Amino acid sequence: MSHSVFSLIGIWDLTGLVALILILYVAKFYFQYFTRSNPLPGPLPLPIFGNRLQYRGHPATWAQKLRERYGDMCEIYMGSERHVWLSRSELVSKIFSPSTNNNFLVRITAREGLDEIGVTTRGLTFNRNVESWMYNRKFFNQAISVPKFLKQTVEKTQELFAEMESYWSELGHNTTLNFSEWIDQYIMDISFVMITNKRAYSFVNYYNRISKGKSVKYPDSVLIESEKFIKNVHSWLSALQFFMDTPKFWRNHVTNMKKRANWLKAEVNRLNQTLLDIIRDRRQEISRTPPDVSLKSDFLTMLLTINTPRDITINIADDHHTNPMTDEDVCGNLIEAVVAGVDTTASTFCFIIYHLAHYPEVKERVFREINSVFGDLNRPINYEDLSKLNYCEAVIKEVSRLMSIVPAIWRMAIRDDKISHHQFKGSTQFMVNTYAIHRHEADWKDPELFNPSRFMNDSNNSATRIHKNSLLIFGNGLRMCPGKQFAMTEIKTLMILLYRKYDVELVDMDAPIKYHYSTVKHCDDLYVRIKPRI
Ligand code: HEM
Repeated sequence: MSHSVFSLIGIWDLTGLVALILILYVAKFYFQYFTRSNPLPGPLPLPIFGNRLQYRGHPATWAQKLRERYGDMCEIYMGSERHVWLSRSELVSKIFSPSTNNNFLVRITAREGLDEIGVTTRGLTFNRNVESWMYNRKFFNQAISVPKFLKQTVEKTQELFAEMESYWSELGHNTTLNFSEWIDQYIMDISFVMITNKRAYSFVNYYNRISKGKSVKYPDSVLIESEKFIKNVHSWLSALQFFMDTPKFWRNHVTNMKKRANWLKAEVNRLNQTLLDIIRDRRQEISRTPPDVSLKSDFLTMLLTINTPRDITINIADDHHTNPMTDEDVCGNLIEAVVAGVDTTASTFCFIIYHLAHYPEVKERVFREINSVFGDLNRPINYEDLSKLNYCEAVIKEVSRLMSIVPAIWRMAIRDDKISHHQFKGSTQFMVNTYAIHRHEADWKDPELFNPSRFMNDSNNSATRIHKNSLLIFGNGLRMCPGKQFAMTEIKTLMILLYRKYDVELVDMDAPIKYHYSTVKHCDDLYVRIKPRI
């Protein structure tokens, strides 16, 4: 039958028919594109791919080019989905409004890939259910920023630094260290211990690997388990990226993609199971602890005791949020607390090291400020000390402004809305172009200049005041980063620990800063020598 159809139509007729269908499809695509409602400037999309092929895995460079060519508000297409990029502080005021009626409380449009790995109905970052997000957010936010937790962060940062210092000293002060790798592992350790009150032994494993035979005091079995755990956390992050970007058809039908999808899903399940086991053990520990013995104040214990008779988070719950958290709720929050804070905090710190090495006058001022607060090198650091480090804070802000660790912040319009006279349909995906906003001439004098002093200016002076929404290191509004204070506490404490005793020299002062983008900008291969200052 098919043979007779072929012979009737003829091979050339068939080719012609396919070509005609393609031409009609392309014509229809561009007709719809050129007659679309409320058009914005932007690069011409291709059918099926949209502008995806122009994106080369470097969001900040791309975003900056888009702004230069198409202005402060433009549109691109990822496949068939329209993304509106906003590159000026005054355009994002609705998005970051602190009102609970904010129309941009959802981060991302519906993606079945993210549904498949279970991140759109729990936790925070990709949770699309506003009720569930609010419930989790309330507890996450407060547990991670209560003074008790932040004070303990200062203590743990010091304790673990002392251990890391002992490994550096074993290696010798003339040894070249890949600082970005050390700091990645170290921040992972701090985060894990603060979130779960358990060690991850991440930098211990790293030291074991690079020191070739100089052993450490921990049993092998513990270190092997920890190594597996850290790898599992990294594959969870890869799963996020993969399931967000890879269409269902490819995941289900292209052999290699299918294999990868199955492997990543198994990794996601494994991490969930490991954390659920930790949660179950901690629940038992809490129930075994007599009422007159106080519980630990780590993030996990706080989440588990909310709205229970052992609640250690006084004043967190309210009349609308009266349920204790289920193991699944807690698990979703734990994963995010571990993964969202490691690359961001570690890379910020590495970029600080790089900038201070290149700006000796800024480093001198950092030394002077630290010396003035800590005459005694060995005095333990208190949480209260951190508020005295105004210049160090200005350095953190200025480095973060220029480096824009999170180069774009995703938010979605829930209902139809208007931004600057443009009407948008509900479910439009917005991208806040932090990289361009951090360098916009309208808000920043000499935007390309590294000048921490711009943050030391009098905030009452309108000429030097930092404009609203022009600095979005941690985002803004109700969905801004809940880990801001935790991250700032870690970074400031680490700055003091390092610079009050050491000077950090770059091995190659001519090498440009190296980084790649995963979910955020990640600093790579920062080779340094750490020399005692006195
Ligand atoms: C220097 C370090 C950090 C930077 C630069 C950073 C930056 C950001 C930014 C820009 C956002 C998006 C905010 C918005 O949409 O307005 C965000 C969200 C988030 N961050 Fe961070 N972050 C850092 C550290 C941390 C830490 C330490 C944690 C947790 C322990 C954390 C947990 C989260 C979570 C859970 C979200 C999603 C919040 C939501 O959707 O409600 N971050 N962060």
